[in-house]
Amino acid sequence: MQDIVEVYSALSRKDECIMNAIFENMWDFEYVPVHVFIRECGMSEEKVEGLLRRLAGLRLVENKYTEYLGASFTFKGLSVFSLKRLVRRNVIDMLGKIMGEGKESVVFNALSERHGEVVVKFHRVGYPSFKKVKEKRDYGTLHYTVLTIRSAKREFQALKRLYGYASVPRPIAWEGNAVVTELVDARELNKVRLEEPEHVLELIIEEIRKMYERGVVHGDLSQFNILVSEEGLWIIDFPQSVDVGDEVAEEYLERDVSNVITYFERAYGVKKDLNEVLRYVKGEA
Ligand SMILES: Nc1ncnc2c1ncn2[C@@H]1O[C@H](COP(=O)(O)OP(=O)(O)OP(=O)(O)O)[C@@H](O)[C@H]1O
Ligand SMILES: [Mg+2]
Ligand SMILES: [Mg+2]
Repeated sequence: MQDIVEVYSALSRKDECIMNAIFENMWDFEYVPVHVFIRECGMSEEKVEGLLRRLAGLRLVENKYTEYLGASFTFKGLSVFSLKRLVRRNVIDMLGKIMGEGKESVVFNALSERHGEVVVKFHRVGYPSFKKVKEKRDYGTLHYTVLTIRSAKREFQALKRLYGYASVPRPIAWEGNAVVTELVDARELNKVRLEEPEHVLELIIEEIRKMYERGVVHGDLSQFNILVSEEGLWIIDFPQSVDVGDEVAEEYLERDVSNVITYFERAYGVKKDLNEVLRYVKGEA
């Protein structure tokens, strides 16, 4: 992913047409067939095949022969495509450095004339990672691309719903698998030593309550998804969040609260009763 900017600059209009056609047609085809590119980009079969080979060489698409030749995005291809769209919309002007690379995302900082310093999170759901190329999970006939875009959309929607009510980074834009938010100057909870852990735990519980009141359960809350600074705290990382009322919402909520309580007990010896906190969060106490 480090070379994403270089790859990005090397794309021609014809490459872009191919990538556009993959994006537009991936809902119907796991691998978008050559004839679609021929039609949508007005190019000969040889030309299309040449471009697909070139894009595969850049690791932007994966080509597959079944009854026909077809192409789909790699994680990198989808990310470059989403980046193009963000730049075109003037959401960001320059991609910066990688801030973090996990199994389900790659996070960059970026500069935006309009929004200042921002964070671009490229979602990666289901794509076999560089470490586990062989491991292919069964997602039916939906390509990873579709699932990954869905995950980014879910995160953006949750942030939009919560911003202004609970303490989350300001959501700025969503394109493809990329979600842009404001950059928060804070560190992950597990990386700091708190001076007033009881107080911070109260603040976190308050955020969980506000999110619940707004109809959202985080679903992956832990010391890794809470950022803290002298100024306050922020909850991040929402792709797996669910609506209150969803069949797994209560289970997710209990796990979220339990993760937080367990962390504070282990790291600081601060104790809280799980059921009491759950009642408080749900407005029953
Ligand atoms: N708005 C932000 N401001 C500052 N840092 C951020 C922001 N968003 C994300 N980060 C940093 O990037 C890291 C990864 O972001 P996030 O938790 O959203 O992705 P992730 O899906 O958890 O990645 P992983 O696969 O590691 O679980 C965060 O732990 C945090 O350090
Ligand atoms: Mg995270
Ligand atoms: Mg995560």
